[in-house]
Amino acid sequence: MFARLGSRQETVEEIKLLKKNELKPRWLNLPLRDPGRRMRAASSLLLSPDSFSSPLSPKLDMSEMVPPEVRPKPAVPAKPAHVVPSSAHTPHGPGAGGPGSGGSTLLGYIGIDTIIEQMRKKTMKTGFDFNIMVVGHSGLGKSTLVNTLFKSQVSRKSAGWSRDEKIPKTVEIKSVSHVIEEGGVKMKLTIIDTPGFGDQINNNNCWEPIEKYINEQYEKFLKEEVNIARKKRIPDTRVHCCLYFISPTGHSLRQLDIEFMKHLSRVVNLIPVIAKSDTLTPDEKTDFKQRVRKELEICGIEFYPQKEFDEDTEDKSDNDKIREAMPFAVVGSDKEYQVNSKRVLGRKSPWGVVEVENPNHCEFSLLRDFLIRSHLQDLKEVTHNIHYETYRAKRLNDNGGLHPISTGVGDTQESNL
Ligand SMILES: Nc1nc2c(ncn2[C@@H]2O[C@H](COP(=O)(O)OP(=O)(O)OP(=O)(O)O)[C@@H](O)[C@H]2O)c(=O)[nH]1
Repeated sequence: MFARLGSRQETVEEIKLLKKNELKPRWLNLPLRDPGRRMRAASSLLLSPDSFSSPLSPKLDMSEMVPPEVRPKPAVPAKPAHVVPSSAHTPHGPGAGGPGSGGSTLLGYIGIDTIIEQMRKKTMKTGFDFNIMVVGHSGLGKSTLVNTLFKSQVSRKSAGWSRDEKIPKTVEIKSVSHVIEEGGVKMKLTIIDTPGFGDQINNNNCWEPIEKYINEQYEKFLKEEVNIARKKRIPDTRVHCCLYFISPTGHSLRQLDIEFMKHLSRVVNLIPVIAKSDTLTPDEKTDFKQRVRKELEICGIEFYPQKEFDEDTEDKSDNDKIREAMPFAVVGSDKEYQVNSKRVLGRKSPWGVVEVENPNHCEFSLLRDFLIRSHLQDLKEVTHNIHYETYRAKRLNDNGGLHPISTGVGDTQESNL
């Protein structure tokens, strides 16, 4: 029964058809007598409205995080609705009229287009979840970069830690959640900080705890989904994107990086970044980026945005540009400096201040725009429709139903504000 859903390729094909409107989304196939389930499935990308806390980061344009289809549009004069015949075959020819003729008929304005405004309002009210994981060698600036991304101490914020103190070393997988509100839109942001690896004498299979954590979140979601009495909105703790930090060696990727990324790219949206790029000269940076791209291709490591999920030629050409610019060479800092009478986030060097948000200095702003302003919704969709779907189908297939498996829940610590 589940063979049809089994392979990743089939899931991919289904998504393509869905995007071309040649296939109905699965939630549309759910019976109408179960409107609650339909609603939940359709809005599965929205977040649980509970556990909202203090607003942070007033600078980000969060209104851009509302999916484009639900953003407010300039008012256009309402056009009367057209009834489109369900079949092109009309026995009496166009405009024959009469009962049951099925021909096009002009009606008055019904108001179907208000669905956009209704969806916008709903998204504004409920907000959405976004979960980012950071992975990489110890001390590469993972915690610093996520703090820089959201212009706040979103990583490992604790009551006892002040801004001026050094960021403590991450020793266990730890998630920290915040609610950020901008332009009336609420986002529950969860940062999953992972311990830097590579310090141990034996680094064999060191990606396993991270892969396990990612799968645990799929398992949690699946269990909620199959419950008879389901929550109105299933809390979404699934990892929507994983930033993988590459050491700025200027040489080539380490074997450990290759193995790590190979494993992660199969279960999550992987976004490689070159860490601490202020330590490379512009030429070194360009060469290193090229080499990393080539190595990733040779090793068959697919990073996000994956070529196979491009919807159409426009999407492909936009994403090709992004893929050619990746991995973004970033610099992180939560210190501000005065540059040309402006306060800027940066890192002071003997040659001047490296400005984090200046595209001539590093690619931090490219990464931020890509993650938050252009691809946030897509990251969530690919997580739900591809990675989670692959996990779900495999899990149901393997077990002949949903019997408990050992996910090691409890090995990880979760802390919410
Ligand atoms: N030169 C340079 N230093 C950075 C950059 N980002 C962070 N650092 C410094 O690198 C050190 C480690 O930063 P963290 O953010 O704690 O690194 P981490 O990867 O989270 O470290 P672990 O918790 O050990 O995994 C700190 O002293 C930061 O100030 C950067 O872009 N360039």
